[in-house]
Amino acid sequence: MEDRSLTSTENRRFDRSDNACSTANFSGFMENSKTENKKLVGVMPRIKRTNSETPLLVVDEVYRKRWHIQGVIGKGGYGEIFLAIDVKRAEEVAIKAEPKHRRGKLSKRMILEQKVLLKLQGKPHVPVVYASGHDERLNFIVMQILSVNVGDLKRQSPVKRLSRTTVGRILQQSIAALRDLHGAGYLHRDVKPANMCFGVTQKTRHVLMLLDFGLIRRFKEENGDLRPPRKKAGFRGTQRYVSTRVHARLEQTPCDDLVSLLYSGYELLIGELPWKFLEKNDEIRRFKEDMQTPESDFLSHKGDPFHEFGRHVFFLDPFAEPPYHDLQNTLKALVGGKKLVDPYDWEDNYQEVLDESTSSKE
Ligand SMILES: Nc1ncnc2c1ncn2[C@@H]1O[C@H](COP(=O)(O)OP(=O)(O)OP(=O)(O)O)[C@@H](O)[C@H]1O
Repeated sequence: MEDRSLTSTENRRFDRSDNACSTANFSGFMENSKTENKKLVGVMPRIKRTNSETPLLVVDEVYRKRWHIQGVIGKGGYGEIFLAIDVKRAEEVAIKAEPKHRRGKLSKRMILEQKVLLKLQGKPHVPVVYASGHDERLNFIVMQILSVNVGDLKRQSPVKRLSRTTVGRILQQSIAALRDLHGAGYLHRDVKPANMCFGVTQKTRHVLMLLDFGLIRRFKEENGDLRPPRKKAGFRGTQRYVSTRVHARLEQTPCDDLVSLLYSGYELLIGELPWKFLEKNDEIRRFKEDMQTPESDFLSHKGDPFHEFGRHVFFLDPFAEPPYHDLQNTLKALVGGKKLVDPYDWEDNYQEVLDESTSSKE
C-alpha cells in the first residue's frame, strides 16, 4: 500500500488491493452484502482530520464497532461526510451523517434519502450503500467512497473550467442518471456539480454518480400517473441552478432537473454562471428568463452542440417524458468521438482544456 498521509491537504490517488471479508448482521440498521473488487485509483477526496466543535462522528473512534473514522471529506448544509475504514472488510467507505433533530424537529430528510438510495441500488449512477440506520443522535448512510466532486474538479483546473469532451460526457452520464431516477418516479431537485462524483475503483472511475437525495420528491403515482401539481410549491433546490419554473414556485417535473443539469454544464464549460455574483432572487430569475428567450445570445449560437442541447432543454414540455436518448445524442458532437472510458480532464493534467484556452486566444 502506498504511503497515505491522512493529514495531507492534497487530493490523493492511491492503489489498494482488495481484502473483502464476510458480512455480519447488526440490529438497528440494514446491511448490503454486495462488495466490489476494490483497487482505488481515482481522485480521492481530501481528508480533514479536524472535526467541528460538536462532531457528529469523532476522528479515530470506531463507530458501531465497525467503522474506524479517519476524517471529514465533505460537508453539506445538513451533515458531514466522513472517510472511514470498515474494519471487517478492511476497505475505505464514506459515511454520511446528519443530526436526527433539526431546530427541535425530527429531520426526515435523510430517512427519505436512505429509502430512495436503497430503492435505486443496482443502478449504475447511484453509489452502492453498504449500511444505513440511526442511533439516538444521528442518521447515517455507509456507502461507496467516491472521488472529489465535479465542482471541485473544475476548481482544480488551471483555467477553472473543463474541456468540451469532458463536459459532454458528464452531461450524457447525468442524463442517464436522471432517466433512471425519473423512471423510478422521483425528482432529484438539487442537480449541480457538487452533487456529482466519479467512482474511484478501476471499474467505476469513469462512471459518474449522482449524490445527495435529500431533496428528492415523488412526482408519479404508483400507477405511473403524474401526481397532481400543488398550486404553489415551496422553494426546493439551490438558487444558482434552479429553473425559472422553480423560481416561480411551480411544481417541479423532470424538465426542471434537466434545466439544472444544463446550467451545471454551462458552468463547467465557461467557469462561472453569469448570475453567480447576483444576490437577489429576482435578478437571478430575470437573467435566466432572458437566457431562454429565442432571441437571446445563448440561443442564437446556431450549430454549437451545447447550445443545441440548451435549446432542447429549455423547450421541453414539463408534463411529457423527456426524450433522454435524443438529449444524449445532441451532445455527441460536444463529446467529439471520445468514449466514456477515455481519460477525463483530471486524468490528463487538464491538458485538453489548456489547449482549448490557448487556441481560443489565438
Ligand atoms: N460517497 C462519497 N464519497 C466521497 N465524497 C462524498 C461522498 N458523498 C458525499 N461526498 C462529498 O461530500 C459533499 C457533500 O455531500 P452531500 O451533498 O451528500 O451532503 P449534504 O449535506 O446533503 O449537502 P447539501 O447541503 O448540498 O444538501 C459532496 O459534494 C461530495 O464532495
